[in-house]
Formats: sequence, structure tokens, C-alpha cells
Amino acid sequence: MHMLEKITKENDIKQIERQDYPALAAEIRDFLIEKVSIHGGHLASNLGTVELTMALHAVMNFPEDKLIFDVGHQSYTHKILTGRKDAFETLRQYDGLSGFPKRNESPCDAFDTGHSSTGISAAMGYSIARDLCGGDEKVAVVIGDGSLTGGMAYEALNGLAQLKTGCVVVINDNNMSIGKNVGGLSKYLNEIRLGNAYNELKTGVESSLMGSKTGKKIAKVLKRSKDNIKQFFVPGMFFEELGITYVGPIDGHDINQMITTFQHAFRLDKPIIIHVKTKKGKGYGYAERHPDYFHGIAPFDRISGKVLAAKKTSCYTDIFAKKMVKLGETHEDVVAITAAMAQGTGLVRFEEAYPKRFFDVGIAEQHAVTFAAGMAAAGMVPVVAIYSSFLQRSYDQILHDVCLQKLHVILAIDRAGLVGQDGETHQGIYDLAYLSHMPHMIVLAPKNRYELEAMLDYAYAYDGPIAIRYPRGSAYKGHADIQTPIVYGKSEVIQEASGVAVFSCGHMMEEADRLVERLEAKQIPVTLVNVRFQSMLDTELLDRLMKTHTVFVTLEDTIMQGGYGEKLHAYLAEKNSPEQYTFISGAIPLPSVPQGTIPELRHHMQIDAEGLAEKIVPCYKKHLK
Ligand SMILES: Cc1ncc(C[n+]2csc(CCOP(=O)(O)OP(=O)(O)O)c2C)c(N)n1
Ligand SMILES: CC(=O)[C@@H](O)[C@H](O)COP(=O)(O)O
Ligand SMILES: [Mg+2]
Repeated sequence: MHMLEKITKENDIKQIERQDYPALAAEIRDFLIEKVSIHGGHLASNLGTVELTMALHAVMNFPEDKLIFDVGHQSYTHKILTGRKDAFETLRQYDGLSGFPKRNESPCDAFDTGHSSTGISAAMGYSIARDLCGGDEKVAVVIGDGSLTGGMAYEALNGLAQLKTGCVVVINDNNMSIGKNVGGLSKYLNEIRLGNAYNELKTGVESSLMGSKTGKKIAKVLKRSKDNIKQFFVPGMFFEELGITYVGPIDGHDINQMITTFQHAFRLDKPIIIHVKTKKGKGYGYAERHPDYFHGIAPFDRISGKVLAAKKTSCYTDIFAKKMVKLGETHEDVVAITAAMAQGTGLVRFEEAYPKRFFDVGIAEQHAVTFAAGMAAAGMVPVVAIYSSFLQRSYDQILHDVCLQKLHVILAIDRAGLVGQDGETHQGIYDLAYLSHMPHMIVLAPKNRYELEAMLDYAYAYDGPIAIRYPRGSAYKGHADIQTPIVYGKSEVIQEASGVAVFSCGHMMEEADRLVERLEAKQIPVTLVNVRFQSMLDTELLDRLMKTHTVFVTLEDTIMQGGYGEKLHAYLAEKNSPEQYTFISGAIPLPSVPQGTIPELRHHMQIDAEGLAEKIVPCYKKHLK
């Protein structure tokens, strides 16, 4: 590791001889494989961008220059080259190094990312601000071919075409999103990627035309023409036609070629797109062969490539995926939509079973929802499976296109609640707050694996906008024997006593069971309610429980503001005088939640069974007096 040892702070790469860059790249790869094998993380994308990041660092100065990573899951080499190598011991851990760029982690991180397709807009903002402030720093953004399927990227390209100042957009094209990339632009980039065959064809056409006088004329006209045939001569025509200079495709593992190209690009006072071809997973056989599996990976054994913690129980995603296949079998009007997360949401199973009724729209959550609304208006029953934090993109589409028309669209909100080590940008804690107030929308959350299946049946039978939110991780098997029918707006009482009433939302049931156990061990009688409909109150049940209970507690996996507990608290306050009851919220008290394991985070926020029990016991005793 002697090259890597020379990198202790930003810009140190410039002290390393160019001839030693390949050795440095190899050491970085080895380091990445080792650290990600211990802590987990986004391996394949990082392995693919080692040389690309080194080349950018060779020509940029940090922190003065601004380098933005779209999504940011490929920023590990940048972190190493800006002096954060040692912090990889804490990668993705609580209080540790983030797996994404973070401005509060280093002045060399220009812009926080995590969600896709924001990078070009941010770079454009930096470029214009630089000019307004009379600066001369370089600005660049690295965006993947998958992220280029996101609508925001096109809005930005539209703006970029009018930009009269320097801004370097590097398209990191590895011909992959998490899985197979989709859509017209992906096909277009792929055609350019296939440069060899294409160039041969191009040269062939050109030279054969050049053989005759008329041919020469045709070749000239073709070169000047703006129609499709010109594609034979000018790769990247789409961008050129927009008015953005395009260069490429160039080899994203050839550092020298990239350095020369970047040096020229940064001299321009207009925007430029540099199309770079890379291999996702490069340098680690397993990741090269299975880049989707090694996109985001749990700790693994680097020799065998196998994940260390074997999966013991099914996760909610698996339950959802299998149930979707069953639903699809009995109901031909069911269609499934994903936004570039066919693996993550489990919809690959549906795709295999019913390819014609499966749609991967790319990283296009807004389009996914309105596309579903269109299908629902035409009589289909679309199930749109999107991670909670990515669904934030679709707020207006859900409200304007689905809810206002009361269309029967089923939102399957995966990764709802805390997700853990991806941190702030990925915690699925806001969806309930922004969905609850939408007209006609109802939001359900299953207490266990069985209820998720029942809720999907309910959602199919329901005629209107409906969301089912379920978390990352193992599906709870508790209360398998309690499966009362789902009734609109009604909660399910798991056990009834008097004293403390615990309202558990969705999968928080696992934590709620631990809490009940703790309280009962202290002889405190507890009622346990499975909330089921998180967006509304079961007032009939509440009116009954208010007569016999003094302490009301919620367990929620969403932020407090706009959560279930807030509604419950307001209802209690309306119906009781303050001395009659105590309300204790187990919702997320922070505006954003950092990375860490889920138990760690809950403990930190005191919303785990232990933290809540500590608050409940004295309150209960106070009311006894
Ligand atoms: C809005 C949004 N939707 C979905 C994702 C999940 N996601 C993270 S990376 C990724 C694929 C990105 O592909 P690409 O930009 O080509 O980068 P690569 O992984 O190939 O390096 C997806 C779908 C996300 N981060 N943001
Ligand atoms: C970078 C990104 O947004 C995704 O790769 C995300 O990290 C996936 O999360 P899961 O591991 O929960 O599927
Ligand atoms: Mg890609």
C-alpha cells in the first residue's frame, strides 16, 4: 500500500508520478474491496470510477474546485483522495464516515447527494454563482447513465444548453443502473458505446464514399446534414443539437486520456459533456460478473464473494414480491411499476411471471406515478412499488394525478421507516406526513408478514388511492394467530387491559411487544393496539380506551410532525382535561436521522422499548396516586 500511504490530504495525488497512477488505482481498488467487505456499502460503482476520480483529482484543486457526484454512491475514491482514508474504519456506521458526499464531513464535498439526477442542476448553480462572484474555480459533475434516466437531469440539460460559462458534465456510462438500464436514452448511449463497430461502420461509409467524386459530395452533405444519418459521423448528436459540446466516448480506465480531455474541457467557457465508458465492478471478478448484486452489498467474504450474515427470515420485500405474483395470477388487471428498483422492490419476480404487465420506467418516480394514474383511469389496477424516500419526488403527482381524481392506484412503499446505514437521504420517515393530508388517500402499515399479504388483498379490493408502507429488513412473524379482518379505518386490538394504552404502527409491533413485556414485568396493565390505518384515527376505539387508560403511548417509524401520534394527541387533548392523561410519543423526534443501525438509532432517540419504558413507568405511577 505504499502509494496510498502518500495520500493523507486533498491534492496529494499531484505529488505522485503519472507512471505510478495505475499502481495507485490498484491499491485503491484493493482498499475499497477490503473496507466494503467489512462494513458493506456501494462497491461496484466505486470500483468502476477509480481512474475517473483520480483523473479529475489530477486536474482539479480541492477544496477550491467543485466536484459533484450524482447520487454520490460512487464517491469513495474521492473520499480517499481528500484525506479520509482512515475514516473508512467507520464507513456507514453511527457517527462514522458517510457512504455519500457530505458537506459537513469535508470542505471537499461540494454538494450532498443520495437521490439521483440532481447533480447537473447543482453544478449549473455552482457555475453561475462562480461567475456572479467573480471566481475562477472549476466545476464538474459526475453522473451515471442510470441517473440520466431521471427527469431532473433533462430539465438541467435544457438549462445547461443556455449556459455561457464553463461547466463539465462527465457521463459515467457503465451501461448499468442498479440492474439493466432502460429506455431510449440508455439505448442511445449504448449505441455510442458500441463505438468500435460503429466507428468501423462510420469509417467504412466515409471511405467508400470518398472513393468517388459523387461519393465525396455525399459524404460532405451527410457530415453537414442534421438528420439521423449524421449520427454516423457525430456521436453525441443529441447533446450537440441541444447546444452542448459533446466529447466521447472515451475509456474511463485510461487515466492519461481522461486527464488530457479534462484539461481541455476545463479551459472552455461553455458547458461540455464528456462521455466516459467504465466497467461497473472493475477489478473484482465477482462484482464484474454480478454488478447488480455488488451495487449495494452487506459485509461479505472477499475470497468467496458471499455475504457473511446468511438471511434467516424473509424480508417484507420478499413477502410483497411473492404476493404480487399471486395477485397477478388471479387478477389480470394488476400491473406492476418500478422506478429502476426491480431488484430492490422484489418486482423482478412479477416481471418473470408477467413480463407484459411489468414496467420499469427508470429513475423516474414522478413519471411512474402519473403513468400509473393513466392506467388506473383506463381501468387497470397499478401497483407502484417505490422506496419511501424516493417517493418524495412524486408528491404532486400523487396529489394532482392520483388523489384528486380518486384513482385506484396502490402505492407499495418499501423501505418505509428507518433504513439504517444509508443515512439521512434514505430514511423513509416522511411519507406518512405528506400522504396523510391528501384527499381520499389512506395509508396502511402491516404489523407482521401475514398482514402485509392481507393488506395487499384489501388494497386490490379498495377503490381509491391507497398506500401500504413496510420497512427494510426481516418480516416480523409475531402474532401469527391474530389475523382479524381488515375493516376501513379500524385498528386491531391485540390485548386489552386498563392503565397504559400502547398504539403500535406497522412493523413497530416487534418493538411494541418488547415494551409490553417490560411493562408487564413491572405489573403495569397494558392494552396493545395495532393501528393498521396510520393516516386516520379509530375514534370509536379511542373513546372506549379513554375511559380506562391514563397513559397513551405511540410507537411510530415516522417523524413526529404529521404522524399518527400527533393526531392521537390532539384528539386526547380535545376530549380530556390535561390531568386525566399523559401522552408519550414514540415517533421520530429529529427532523432528519443520521446513519447507524436501526436499534442504535432508536436507542439514540429513546424510542426503543427501553427508552419508552423509562418514560412510561413514572407517568403511570403518577396517575395511580
Ligand atoms: C431518486 C432516486 N431513485 C432511485 C435511487 C436508487 N438508485 C441509486 S443508484 C441507482 C442506479 C444509478 O445508476 P447510475 O447512475 O448509472 O450509476 P451506477 O450505479 O451505474 O454507477 C439507483 C436506481 C436513487 N438513489 N434516487
Ligand atoms: C444509492 C442508492 O440509493 C441505493 O443503492 C440504495 O442504497 C439501495 O438501498 P437498499 O440497500 O435498501 O436497496
Ligand atoms: Mg450506470
